[in-house]
This record gives sequence, C-alpha cells and structure tokens, in this order.
Amino acid sequence: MTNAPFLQALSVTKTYPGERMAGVKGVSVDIKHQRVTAIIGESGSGKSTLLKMLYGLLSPEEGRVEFKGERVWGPEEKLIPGHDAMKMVTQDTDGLNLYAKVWDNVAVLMPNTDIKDKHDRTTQVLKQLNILHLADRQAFYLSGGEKQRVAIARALATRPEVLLLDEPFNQVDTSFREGLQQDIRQVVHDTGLTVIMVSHDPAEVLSMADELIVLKDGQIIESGSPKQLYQHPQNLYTAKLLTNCNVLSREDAAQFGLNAKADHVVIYPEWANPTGSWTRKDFTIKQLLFKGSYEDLLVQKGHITLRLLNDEPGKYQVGDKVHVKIHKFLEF
Ligand SMILES: Nc1ncnc2c1ncn2[C@@H]1O[C@H](COP(=O)(O)OP(=O)(O)OP(=O)(O)O)[C@@H](O)[C@H]1O
Repeated sequence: MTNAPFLQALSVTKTYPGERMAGVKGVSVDIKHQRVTAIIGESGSGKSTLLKMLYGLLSPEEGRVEFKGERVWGPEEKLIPGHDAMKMVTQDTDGLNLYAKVWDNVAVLMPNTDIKDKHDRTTQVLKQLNILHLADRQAFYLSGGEKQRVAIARALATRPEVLLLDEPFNQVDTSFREGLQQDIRQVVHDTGLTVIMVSHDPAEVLSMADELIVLKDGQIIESGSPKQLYQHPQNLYTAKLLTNCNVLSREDAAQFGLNAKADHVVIYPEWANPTGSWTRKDFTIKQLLFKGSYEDLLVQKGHITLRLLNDEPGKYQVGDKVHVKIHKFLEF
C-alpha cells in the first residue's frame, strides 16, 4: 500500500446551469480509511453531487478525485462508471432481482471460478447483514428493510474497499433502521471497510459517523467528529442540521436573562427544562411530543415558543403553566 491519502477530493467543482449555479464548488475532502464519513447539508446543498464525484459517476469540471494517489476516472472514461474498488447503494433497490432468491441475488455477483469461495463469501455477507435466514426467500416477498439489507449485501459481495450510501435508509422503518446501522458499523469494525454516507437524519449521522462534513450551497462550511460538531458547532446552520434546536433573537433571549453579544441564541431542547414548582410560571405547555423514554414539550410565552426535553413523560399536561430553566446556550 502506498503512503498516498486514501480517498481525496481536491478542489472539485461541478455546477449545473441555472441562476443559482447549483452544484459543488471548489470542495476538498480527505476521506479517512476504515471510518464512516457522513456528508450532511440541507436539500440541494450538493451532497449527492459530491458523493457521485468521489465514486466516479460524475466528472469534476475542475479539480480531481484521487483514490490511493490515482485519479478516479469519470463516467466518460470507463465502460462501467464508478471506481472498481467502490460500491454505491441508494434508497431504491432497483438492482435486486425480485424473482430470484436472496441467496442468488448475492451469489450472482461472484465469479464461478472458485465455487467454494463463492459459497463462503455469500454465506459471510448474508450473515454480516443478518439475513442468512432469508437466503431461500424470493426477494419479492421481503420487507423494505430486508430488501435494503440484500442491496447492501450485494454491494459488499465483491469486497469493495469503499461503500457509498446515498440516503439508503429512507424507506426503512425507524425500528429497523437502528439495527441496520449497527450492522454496518459492525462490518466497518470487522472488515476495515470505509463508508461514506449522505443522510438527512441527525440521529443517524450522529450515531453512525466518525466524521461529519457539512455542506452549504456547494461548499464545506465545517467538518469534525459528531461530538465536536454537536457540542461546538461553528455555524447556526450546523446546529440546525444536527438538532431540533430553539433559535432566539438576542432581544428575545434577553427576556430570559441570557445576555448574548451575537444576533442569534441557540438553545438545544436538553439545555432547557421545565420547572413546575416555582412561583413564576410564565410558559404554557402547548404540545407534548411523546418520544418513548422522554418527551418534547412545546411551551409558549407571548410570541416565543420553545422546545424543551422532559425526561419524566406524563408529568405535565397540555395547558399546564411552567417556568423554564435554561442552563446552556450558544451564540451565533
Ligand atoms: N443533473 C442536474 N441538472 C441540473 N441541476 C442539478 C442536477 N443535479 C443536481 N442539480 C442541482 O444541484 C444542486 C445540488 O444537488 P444535489 O443532488 O447534489 O444536492 P443534495 O444536497 O444531495 O440534495 P438532496 O438532499 O435534496 O438530495 C441542487 O440544487 C440540484 O437541483
């Protein structure tokens, strides 16, 4: 193995015609080997465009993508677009043969030159994705989540070094998502796979990724570990992507005794708690959003609505009056 960086985009630009010059503009990223990197950003920020350039499905107009020091070829330079050491899975499971069994959907991707290896590898990936028990089931009869597992097993069958996931869990029920995310993390841990994912789901990127790249209007505005970006975002945009945070103007924040210098004050739901036993009960509970082990309370005072986290579900009713205690905030 060379000492060259694993996978890099070097000042890549790919824009689409139109007033907004949408696309990706002068972006450089360094994808770390054997890690999960998530690209996040609001809709249209260029996530998929960047992912496709890293894979070789789109050619940059400027800059270049390098995999282990070698330029990644664009679609016009290759018969089958996409780098041979990478595989991409999107939310549609189009590649599946619905009339074939799960086993055959995976095994078909491996050559017949070594039948034992083909059998062993198929067993291994089905096990890794926890679908070995479905091996004889026709793909047509699988649930959306199971189909997605087969799609990922197919992508892993030929031992790619990089797995690219473009919103792959969108169609998967929340209850199945977490299991699938854990299984992918386990594959990364066990096999040294490198994963690059695009996702809209804050919970997903925070729990799955080792590294986050934040895109805004086709440019990277910050990057770092999920913990770092969650706790110390440098931009309001990042905080809003990662949390359901409250954003107050400086003037409104002053009403709560928060003296901010910047224009915006950000309060995460877990940084504000309702306190019921105070004499000053100045907020009214407008909505209770049950989340299982906790609930989100939407509370209102005048024109200000705050989302608070309450870890004692059932304690409050809609219409109750509470005081709100804020113990941390960020300024932007
Ligand atoms: N083939 C295309 N032709 C014209 N404009 C395009 C094309 N592909 C993407 N765009 C535009 O470029 C911008 C970035 O698109 P991209 O799909 O990379 O964003 P994204 O962050 O992945 O968005 P989303 O989260 O909605 O999928 C968008 O404004 C999109 O409309």
